[in-house]
Amino acid sequence: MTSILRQSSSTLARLSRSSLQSAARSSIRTSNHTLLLASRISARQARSFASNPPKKPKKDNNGAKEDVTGKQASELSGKPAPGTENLYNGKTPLSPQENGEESAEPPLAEGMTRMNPEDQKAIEELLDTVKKGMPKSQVEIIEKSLEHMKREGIPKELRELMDEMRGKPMTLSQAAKLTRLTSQVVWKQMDKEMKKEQTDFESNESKGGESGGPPPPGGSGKGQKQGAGGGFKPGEMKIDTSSLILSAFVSYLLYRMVMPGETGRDITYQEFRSTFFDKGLVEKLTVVNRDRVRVDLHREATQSIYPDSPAVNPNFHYYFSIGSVEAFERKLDEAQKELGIPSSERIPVSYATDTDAWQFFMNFGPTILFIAAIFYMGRRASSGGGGASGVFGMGKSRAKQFNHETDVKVKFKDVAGMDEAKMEIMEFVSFLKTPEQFQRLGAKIPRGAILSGPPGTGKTLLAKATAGESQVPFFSVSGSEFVEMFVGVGASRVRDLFAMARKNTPCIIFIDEIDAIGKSRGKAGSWGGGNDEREATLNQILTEMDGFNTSEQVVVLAGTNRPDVLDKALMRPGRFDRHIAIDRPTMEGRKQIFLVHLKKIVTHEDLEHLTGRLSALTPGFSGADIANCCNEAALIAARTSAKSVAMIHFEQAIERVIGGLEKKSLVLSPEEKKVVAYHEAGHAICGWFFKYADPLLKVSIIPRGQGALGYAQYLPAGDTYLMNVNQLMDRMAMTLGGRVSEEIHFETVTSGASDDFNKVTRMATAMVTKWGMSKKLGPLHFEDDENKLHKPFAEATAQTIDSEVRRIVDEAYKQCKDLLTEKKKEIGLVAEELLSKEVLGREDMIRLLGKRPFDENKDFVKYFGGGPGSKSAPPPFPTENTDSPPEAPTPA
Ligand SMILES: Nc1ncnc2c1ncn2[C@@H]1O[C@H](COP(=O)(O)OP(=O)(O)OP(=O)(O)O)[C@@H](O)[C@H]1O
Repeated sequence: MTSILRQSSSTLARLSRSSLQSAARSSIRTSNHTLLLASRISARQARSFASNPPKKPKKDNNGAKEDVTGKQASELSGKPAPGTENLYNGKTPLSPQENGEESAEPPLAEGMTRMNPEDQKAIEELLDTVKKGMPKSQVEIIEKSLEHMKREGIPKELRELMDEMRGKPMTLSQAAKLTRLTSQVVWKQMDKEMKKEQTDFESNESKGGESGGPPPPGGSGKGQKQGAGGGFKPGEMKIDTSSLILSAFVSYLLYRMVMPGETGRDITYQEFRSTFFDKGLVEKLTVVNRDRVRVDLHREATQSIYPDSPAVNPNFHYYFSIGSVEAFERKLDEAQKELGIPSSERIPVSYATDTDAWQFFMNFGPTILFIAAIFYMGRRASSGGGGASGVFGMGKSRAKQFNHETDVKVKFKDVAGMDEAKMEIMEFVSFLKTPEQFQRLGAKIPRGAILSGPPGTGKTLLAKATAGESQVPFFSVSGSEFVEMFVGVGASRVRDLFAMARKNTPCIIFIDEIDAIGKSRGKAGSWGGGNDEREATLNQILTEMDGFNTSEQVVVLAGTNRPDVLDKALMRPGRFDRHIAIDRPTMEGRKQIFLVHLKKIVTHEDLEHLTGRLSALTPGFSGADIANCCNEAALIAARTSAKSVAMIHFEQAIERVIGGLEKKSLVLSPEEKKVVAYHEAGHAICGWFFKYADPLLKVSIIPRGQGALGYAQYLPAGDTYLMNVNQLMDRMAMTLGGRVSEEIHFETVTSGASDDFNKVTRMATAMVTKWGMSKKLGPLHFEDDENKLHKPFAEATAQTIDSEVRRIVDEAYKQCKDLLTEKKKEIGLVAEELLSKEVLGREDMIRLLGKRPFDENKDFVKYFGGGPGSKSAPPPFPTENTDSPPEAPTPA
């Protein structure tokens, strides 16, 4: 082993490299850590050597004698190359036995040679450094292996090989031999340890049998023995990729550290002749691979002529290229003749085929590294879960798993205002909790349910609550996460997801936005061809759902905003058996949802009144909107350093959610402001004096959101599901109020009513084509499909539709104009007040116009007709963010 430390630096690097190769090869066969150890130890030796070169051993300190190579080196080198004095001393120690010393050590096996204390110290130092970055288990193995080497020595053959390699490039056959020898050491060591374990185990067993006592706690004698941790544990010796890469890295660093800058240099034939050949410095020439010639120089002579040349380094060679061997021989012959060298003293020429291991590594290294990197990344990506995985784990499911004990805390009580949906889904809970109850009566277990509804209505929340109630794991994934650029990835992810779910039964899978993959296959193909990837994914889901056997308690819930586009195959019984529609909450529902979210808010308002008023103000709000409002109110209150969140904060929050931020920075000219004020006053007067219009809550001329210069807010008469012709006509007339007011009060009109016209036209068109409210066209429904190029009615019908729409709008316009002409003075009052105050509330309107001459809605009176709450700033109509009244809802 001393010889390892004393070798030339390049040999050391090769040694560590070869050991690594050995470890790598063995890993494929044996998964054995100890093989890696050889690499680490040789690496450690080299590192210690490089950073702390061993002192030149005192002659005969250990009785060492020079070996042949050492002699040659010392003969040749009058003075060693600078910086290499300690590297090439060529000493090989003898074992103590050879030295004639008495040794207390056990005798070595045949063919082994012992490490001397100097070697051991160097290795221990090296190991101390390497151990710092290693897992404990590996450190243990390394220490044990070192102990083993101290005890048992290393094969003589290995040492001889190292000596042989000194100062020369390592050939492939040497690398192979080195691998074989290091492997042998490891195998022997393992074999011995295993035998020892076996013997210990047997003796333990027999002792246990004799004593007749109870077996020790923790299992068998073997287990106990292993647990005691005394032995070398072959089972632990698993080589892993990271260790391999670590070793490669260490070896590479070592190589960089100890390798001399150059081992060879290319020169031209002319340089060769003039610099070396003509001066008689050439000792030998070797034709390598028939195209290059390696020049061996007389080192001493070279040094005396060129003391600074790298050629004084015994490991250094010059090379020059040749066209053909014959031509080279001819040229050399001529050159020698020219110099008059007699044939007996001619320079010897030998021929070699060089497959230098390093050359080999240099050629194939990048490829090997690349493959190793892919392998490593592939393993990393696919680690941490079962199931199929593709390249870099692409085929793995992206589903998030929520642990029922820790993560899924949502219960049904947290989901407010959807009692019917909860009832439906409750059945899944009882199935997951007590499946026997269903199976006993021969009932088939429902596979899954589609939860459909507008965004933010609580579909995900309901699915989570189902998991929370039934206390089972919950896998949540979005449909779009299955979609990838590569065909087959989606299907693979579906397989992986279901495989994962089956391992965790009973459980719930929730696929959000299932329309991303579950779109009807026929429909998707009608424009621009089908989508193979999406279809493959969908097919895989269908197959997986079919594949459940009835006892598998995996429930699949899916959420979508577009149930109409889903493939029929998904909806058939046996797949998504249930279709649960979740609509926007009703007034009562909103109250409940407010109550849920107000739990976290600090407020001193009367909860009953607060929730009632807020829910009356928020028709059309989804659960998510309500949650957002509560949070927004708390933020507003915090911004004003309020102690608790008050009604006014909630109302401002609602206003902000609907209308967007107030744009105080947008400054209108006085003329524009006047137009806006009269426009808004027109709407306000219509809302006040038309019986079926919605009562006004607030009107403002502060610009808000996107492009709304004014803002009129109305409170609808509760949740409206049906609208009659009177209501529609009043609403249309009110919508036109802005423009009519402009016409009455100014010489010209502005572009501000564009959105109003859009709404009025759409309402009138719906009345004619969908709701059968035109006597001329009768009770017909004309499909309005934008994808169809042809209208589904005759040209004459189209003309009738146009004329009927025009008639209705004209009627609304007349109705509006009549009213506003009559109330011209009131418009002026409201507009001027608006110009001075910018915002008018309901109280201002009563003050200016008197009480509204119609009966008010019950809820309106309850929450806005007086009392403390009504004094605060009235909030906007939720579906409205411009200056015109809302559109009619589609009658059920
Ligand atoms: N019924 C409800 N009760 C209480 N909170 C609700 C309710 N509905 C919605 N929310 C609130 O809205 C948030 C969003 O809801 P969720 O994500 O379940 O909507 P979704 O219907 O799945 O929306 P999307 O269709 O956009 O996926 C919830 O986290 C919750 O705070």
